[in-house]
Amino acid sequence: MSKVDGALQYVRHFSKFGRSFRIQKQHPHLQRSESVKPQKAIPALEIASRNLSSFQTQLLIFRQLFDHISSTYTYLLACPRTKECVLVDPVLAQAKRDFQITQDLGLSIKYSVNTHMHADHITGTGYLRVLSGCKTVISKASGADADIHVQEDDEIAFGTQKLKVLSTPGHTNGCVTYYSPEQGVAFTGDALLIRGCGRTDFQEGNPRTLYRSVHEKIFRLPTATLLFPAHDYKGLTCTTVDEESRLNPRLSKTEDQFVKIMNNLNLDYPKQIDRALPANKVCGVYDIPQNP
Ligand SMILES: N[C@@H](CCC(=O)N[C@@H](CSS)C(=O)NCC(=O)O)C(=O)O
Ligand SMILES: [Fe+2]
Repeated sequence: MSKVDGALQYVRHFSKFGRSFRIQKQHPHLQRSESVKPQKAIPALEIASRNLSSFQTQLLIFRQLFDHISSTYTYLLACPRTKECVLVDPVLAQAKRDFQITQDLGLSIKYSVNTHMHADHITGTGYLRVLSGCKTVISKASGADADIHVQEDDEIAFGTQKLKVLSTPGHTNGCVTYYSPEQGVAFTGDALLIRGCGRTDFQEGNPRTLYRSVHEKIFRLPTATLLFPAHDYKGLTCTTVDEESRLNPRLSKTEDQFVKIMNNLNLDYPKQIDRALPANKVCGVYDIPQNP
């Protein structure tokens, strides 16, 4: 069994993330489904507290996928009308799984996108490009290879939907957040984690830069904006601008306090960093399995 197939079986075994939900009433930024009676609608916050890992509306198909080895979230976003989709932060070990989901749903991958050059796992973008013919995307500031290099204010369009690029450096120089104003959701990568944030002790990390990115970009989004990170180590799935600006134990502090916290985290380096960084510099393509 190949490493990728092994990982796939592992994920199937734990696949609580594979279920599909049709929500009764969408997030306030979304259009209400025509088939839903208003009096039976579930308030958006209640939906958020139940399950946002998978939903479909008239405008968006959304799946939050998980890699247990690196605790990485990958996001599938698709336009139900045109069937175009994007994958945000795919993991090489799960690329076959992610491609299969797009096939099952009749979707065509337009872009596979990275929020930054990851240090803890090899990106699946290069392999998804081989499997699907999609274009790979990463920020220009990351210094990594990709078909498309993005920067502040660029837009990633798929079907009727788009993701706006916000430059949010500090964890790495090239970190970006992908934001959909229409859907009221943002994919923060490692800049902002749920009640945490990306470390700043390697890859040109800088706590002052990160603090300013979060406060000047992410915390200035509408307070109800749903934030989806690239990782969670405690089983949490999403948060909001309101929650994090009030409750984040690092980023709700002053900048000087934040710098002190970040300079004293004393975390072990990610286990895969030595193979992940060189691979991700070339979009993960150097480590493509020989017999996919
Ligand atoms: N134990 C994991 C690595 C955990 C880690 O360092 N996570 C990064 C995000 S991946 S670059 C991070 O920024 N963590 C912040 C924190 O406060 O934990 C492994 O060995 O892969
Ligand atoms: Fe990272």
